[in-house]
Amino acid sequence: MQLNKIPATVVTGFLGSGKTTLLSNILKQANGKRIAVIVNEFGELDIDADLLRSCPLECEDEATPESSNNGENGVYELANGCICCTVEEEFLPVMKELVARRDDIDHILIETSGLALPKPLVQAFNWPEIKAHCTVDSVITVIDGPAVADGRFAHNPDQVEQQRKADESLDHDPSLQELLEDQLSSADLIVVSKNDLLDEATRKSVDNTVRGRVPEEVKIIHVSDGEIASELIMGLESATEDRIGHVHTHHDHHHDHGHHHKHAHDDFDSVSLQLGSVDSDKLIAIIKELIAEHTIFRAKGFASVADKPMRQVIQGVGQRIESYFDRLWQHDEERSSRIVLIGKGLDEALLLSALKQAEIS
Ligand SMILES: Nc1nc2c(ncn2[C@@H]2O[C@H](COP(=O)(O)OP(=O)(O)OP(=O)(O)O)[C@@H](O)[C@H]2O)c(=O)[nH]1
Repeated sequence: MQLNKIPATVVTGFLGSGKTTLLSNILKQANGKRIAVIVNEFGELDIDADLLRSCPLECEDEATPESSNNGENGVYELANGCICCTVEEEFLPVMKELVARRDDIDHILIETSGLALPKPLVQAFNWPEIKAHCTVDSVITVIDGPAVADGRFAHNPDQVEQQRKADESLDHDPSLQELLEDQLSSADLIVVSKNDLLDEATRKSVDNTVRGRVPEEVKIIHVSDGEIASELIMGLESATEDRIGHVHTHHDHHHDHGHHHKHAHDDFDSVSLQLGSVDSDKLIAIIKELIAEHTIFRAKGFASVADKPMRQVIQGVGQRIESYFDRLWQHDEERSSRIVLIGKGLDEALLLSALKQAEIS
């Protein structure tokens, strides 16, 4: 029996940065390599897992994309929330299951939620049950190029400041900048996504922002639509768990106060809204308005568009909204629209009543 450890790649990065897009491209290149995927989402819908599961994995043919059973098509979902807070309850059991199946697995890909800190997750690889069988091949931090260029993280904290003033209990909340820095500080490799949306000058300024926050030896790669050769991402043999103890993050001290355990995502809200069939144009227009009026970082979901046999995927990051039809609605599936909004200070009832105006009665 082989005693090599199973390599695990941890993909981290803010909401909407392009983690799922990157992963689905890597899965398409699997080429017989048996890859188990662990997905953790902050919102209440398993949208990423659903999208990844419908990726054609050549090595598996019996999978039905509709089933949400864990392990289906090699995709494991962790309960929603945040992987860094549920390492013991959620992550460890899944890892044990994968270790038990180790002869069937060549590589593990882990997509953390956009608000997760990679450090606690990487530290879990030093637990004896995991350490004996798995190693962190690398931590890849996906950076949303246009969002960083717009100053959403590093230069333009106005929105966050307003939010702080509005609620004094947020005094000790880490800003988006801290989240960016913490996701960067654990990285073995940085992927700046959405390269297609960056011109030369903007790309340089993004690189400068990133460079100032990572050690020199950490490479920065620019990627469009997740298109990258999997060899550049897998097999890096970084053994990140060996150095993670020395990585300093903004959130380290919080874990020392037993009674006041503050996490990066404590002041983020996620609301999950269900609608019937909708007028798609109207729905998208309303989401755009809501994003303009509220602090919403991410909108995503599926729409049941009246008269269309296919399900529509809606993806909103900042002001940009994309939509496409991904598959037919199944006969045994309830047609409905489900949208997750993630942001700060969100009023669920208000958002729902706004979105309901897109419903076709
Ligand atoms: N133009 C462009 N859009 C991209 C690129 N990569 C991702 N996107 C789009 O950005 C949106 C978010 O991408 P995802 O891959 O879902 O991002 P994520 O990091 O998984 O998002 P969360 O699940 O919120 O953490 C989608 O609409 C993608 O199509 C890119 O390179 N170029």
